[in-house]
Amino acid sequence: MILYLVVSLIFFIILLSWFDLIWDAKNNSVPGPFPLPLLGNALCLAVKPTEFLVVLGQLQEKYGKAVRLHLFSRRYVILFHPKYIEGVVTHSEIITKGRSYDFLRPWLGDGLLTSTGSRWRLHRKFLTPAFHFNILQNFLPVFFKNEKVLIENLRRYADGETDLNLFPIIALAALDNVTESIMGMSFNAQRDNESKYVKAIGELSSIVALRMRNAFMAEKAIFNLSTYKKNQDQALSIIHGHTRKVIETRREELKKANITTIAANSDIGIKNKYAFLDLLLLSEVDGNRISDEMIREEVDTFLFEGHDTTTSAISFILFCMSRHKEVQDKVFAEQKTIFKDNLNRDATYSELHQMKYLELVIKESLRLFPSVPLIERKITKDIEVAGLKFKKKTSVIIDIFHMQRLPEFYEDPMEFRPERFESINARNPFSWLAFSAGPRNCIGQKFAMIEMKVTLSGILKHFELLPSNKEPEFTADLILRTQYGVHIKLKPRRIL
Ligand code: HEM
Repeated sequence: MILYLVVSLIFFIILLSWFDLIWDAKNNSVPGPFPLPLLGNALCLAVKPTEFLVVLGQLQEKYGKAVRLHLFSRRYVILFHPKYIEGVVTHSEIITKGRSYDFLRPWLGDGLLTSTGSRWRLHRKFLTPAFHFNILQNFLPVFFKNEKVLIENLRRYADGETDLNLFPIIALAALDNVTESIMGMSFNAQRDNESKYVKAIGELSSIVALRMRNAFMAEKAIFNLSTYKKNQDQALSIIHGHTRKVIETRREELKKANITTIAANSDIGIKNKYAFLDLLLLSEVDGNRISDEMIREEVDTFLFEGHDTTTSAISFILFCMSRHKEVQDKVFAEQKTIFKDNLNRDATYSELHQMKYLELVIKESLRLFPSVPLIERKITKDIEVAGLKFKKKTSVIIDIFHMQRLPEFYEDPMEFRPERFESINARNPFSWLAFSAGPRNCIGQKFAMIEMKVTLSGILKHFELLPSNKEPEFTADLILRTQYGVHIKLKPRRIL
């Protein structure tokens, strides 16, 4: 009898929660699949990592440019069209990041990427000057130095035959670029990829990626019991330890040199390899110095956000050029015009700006292969945006990947055609969101553009890029990655 009552009670609770889900789905202004008891629509997304983006594309085809889903009892809305996305990314009250960013918190704490509210506003304001072009110019020698090491590393594979997976090689160069410009010190990842620090960064990135894709590992209780948690703790202690040491050492140096304010450090911005760090160490927020732990969170944030994104971008740009010889030839012709007789020298800052066709290639590649394919925001109060009603606690996913392939904005969207960016007038500005837009857009986009131009120009001047037969299979976490890498072949150019 008791067993019968317990089973009936459980059945009744499941039924009630199911009616709740159905009611929620029916009363939502956004269409979507019918929810199952307990699971909601979780089964829709329980697919192999390489099928995840494909499923999102199918949902868009079936339900339209805004789709509602329930993952268990959590409510999600996925947006595919600029008419909705513009309203969300530019809304001053939709600035809180969604649940997927929580997996970064053990590493990045409340850094600029993950924080919200007043902490985010204050830090965004005082970090913005760190990306002024005066400061960015400091980083040029760093980018050129690392580009040369990268060329040497690539030369080993440049026989015109070998299928080369770009991702791991570019990742080390991007890591060197960002550690040296943000921390003012180099870990020489390209030469010493066995270093504990470099390995720890790789380990943490892959654990975060795993938790974003695997619904079980996403649950804290399950993750904490797994060996991944132990590995994460070890990697965190190495990375945080390094960052703290860098901060401590620089603080001591400033103290010895009796530099206590930004004004006193007349060097800031000009030939100061610690420009970013000094800004954090010497700035005051509401009359107080920023704590070392907050500085640590920002340094780790810029390091994370500044290396995986550019790795993905540079790898796909090279991949696109390897498959479009006519585009590659045009980029190379532009390089020859800029460098005249001496292709061996480094570009000046103004010459990097003259690389206009390369810029179109970068934009077109980021359209088809955006480094950040999906963005997530959490709705913190009931709100109406662009005719859609979002209830509090809804997670809004902005699908940049599919939005940038809409035929409505891009004729023959699957074709790689950099020239389409020559005239931006015809396009809706919110139909290209590789760096996002609005208050939470990418603070590092100018930094990224310069770094990408230096690296791509260097590679193009030294090598001809040839296509590989290996097709990339996309997987997506915070970054667009592939299951088995992004492959091309290389051949040395005779001209140098
Ligand atoms: C091709 C390279 C890059 C791409 C495509 C890219 C793209 C993006 C996107 C789409 C966002 C918005 C994320 C969101 O709303 O959740 C973002 C934010 C951010 N990016 Fe980038 N990024 C790139 C390079 C960089 C670099 C080099 C840095 C730093 C050196 C950087 C630092 C950041 C930071 C700190 C944020 C958070 C900004 C905030 O919330 O206020 N990014 N990036």
